[in-house]
Amino acid sequence: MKSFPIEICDVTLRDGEQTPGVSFTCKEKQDIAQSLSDIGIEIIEAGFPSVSTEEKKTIKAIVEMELPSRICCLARCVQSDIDAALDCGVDLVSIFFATSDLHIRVKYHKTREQMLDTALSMLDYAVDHGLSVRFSAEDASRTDIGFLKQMYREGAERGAAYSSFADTIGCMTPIMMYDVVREIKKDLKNPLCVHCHNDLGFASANTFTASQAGAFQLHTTVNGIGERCGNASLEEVLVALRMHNKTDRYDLTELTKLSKLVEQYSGVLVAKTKPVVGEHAFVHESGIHIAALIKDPQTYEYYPPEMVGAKQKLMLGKHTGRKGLEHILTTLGYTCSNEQTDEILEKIKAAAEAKQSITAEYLSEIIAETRSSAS
Ligand SMILES: CC(=O)SCCNC(=O)CCNC(=O)[C@H](O)C(C)(C)COP(=O)(O)OP(=O)(O)OC[C@H]1O[C@@H](n2cnc3c(N)ncnc32)[C@H](O)[C@@H]1OP(=O)(O)O
Ligand SMILES: O=C(O)CCC(=O)C(=O)O
Repeated sequence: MKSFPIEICDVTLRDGEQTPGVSFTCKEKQDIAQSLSDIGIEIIEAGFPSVSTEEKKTIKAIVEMELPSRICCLARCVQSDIDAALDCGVDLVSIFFATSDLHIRVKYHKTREQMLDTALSMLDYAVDHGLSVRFSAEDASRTDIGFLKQMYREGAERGAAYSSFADTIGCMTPIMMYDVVREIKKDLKNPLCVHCHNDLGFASANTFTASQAGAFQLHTTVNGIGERCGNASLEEVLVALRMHNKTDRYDLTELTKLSKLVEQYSGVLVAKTKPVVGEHAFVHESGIHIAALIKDPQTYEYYPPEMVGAKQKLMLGKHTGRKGLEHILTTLGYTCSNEQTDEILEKIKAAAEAKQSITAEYLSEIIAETRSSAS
């Protein structure tokens, strides 16, 4: 298995905050930044300074934390945006412009060349003022590849530290992503970044696939929050990198805690079935699964829950089998005869079919009732 060099730029505090209705306080952004840094994330995109005076102050406050992670912010091709980035003291600025003909026509009312000229002059301005620049193509996935390559080539010649490819509307599939990254990489002179949205549910897959095709900087958000259907999820991308790219420098044991923190601060609830951090990621009810899991967890868990700071949980319900029930009864300290166990199992299934959840209290009631009817 070949390992690909990568770094993570987590954009929870910028694109993640663009989730409709979400606004982090300065303290919340600092807590999230601290946690991202503790995990070992190389770059934290702290915000977009032009959004408001408070946003700018918050970005400065994050810079002042002097975390080991580098701090990045977003800027349009507008001098006041670059000045704001300079004022914040960030390590990296993402100067972006939409490169697709559709966006150029609808939003800017300019030609490709005029827009590229403006972007390059802002790049010059930022570089001349000592900023490290990510030269970013918004809506890159719907952009003419020749124009995209021209933008990246001229950007690199003028000192851009990175070129960035955004699948802004999340329209790509993993194979499309692989092909386009390979094509761009043929003559790219600086490292490539990818920024994937999740409108088809492929954001994490596209991000991981882009890394296999040679992209270096991968953009993520905690819990995959972000515009519309969100961005590539930090947890999913890091676990995929650990399992399939031997990337072992991140402290994944912090992921569950960070996920809960972002869920609380953003108010965006994590789906129970969400990979890695969803409430059900390591919960098992099915009899056949539990019977095997108690012998060897690898039978139905791809990686150990402890790897991401979580724990395995066994549940009782309609799909419970005898071995699972016996195991749970023993763990809880109950001793039941074979007949009692059969009867308890029947009662559990019937209750679950009537949509009763089988809590510890309910189980103890069933056990007491079964024992008393037998005596
Ligand atoms: C793909 C992305 O995620 S890009 C980031 C998107 N994020 C956001 O928009 C969230 C933060 N945005 C905001 O707070 C506000 O939109 C601000 C402060 C940036 C701008 O506010 P306003 O000045 O009121 O402009 P408004 O939002 O109405 O329109 C956006 C303007 O930016 C222009 N613009 C958009 N992208 C760029 C760019 N990359 N370079 C230069 N100008 C741009 C638009 O053409 C439009 O200009 P116009 O007013 O001449 O039509
Ligand atoms: O590439 C960037 O820095 C920002 C682009 C972005 O947020 C997007 O296109 O969705």
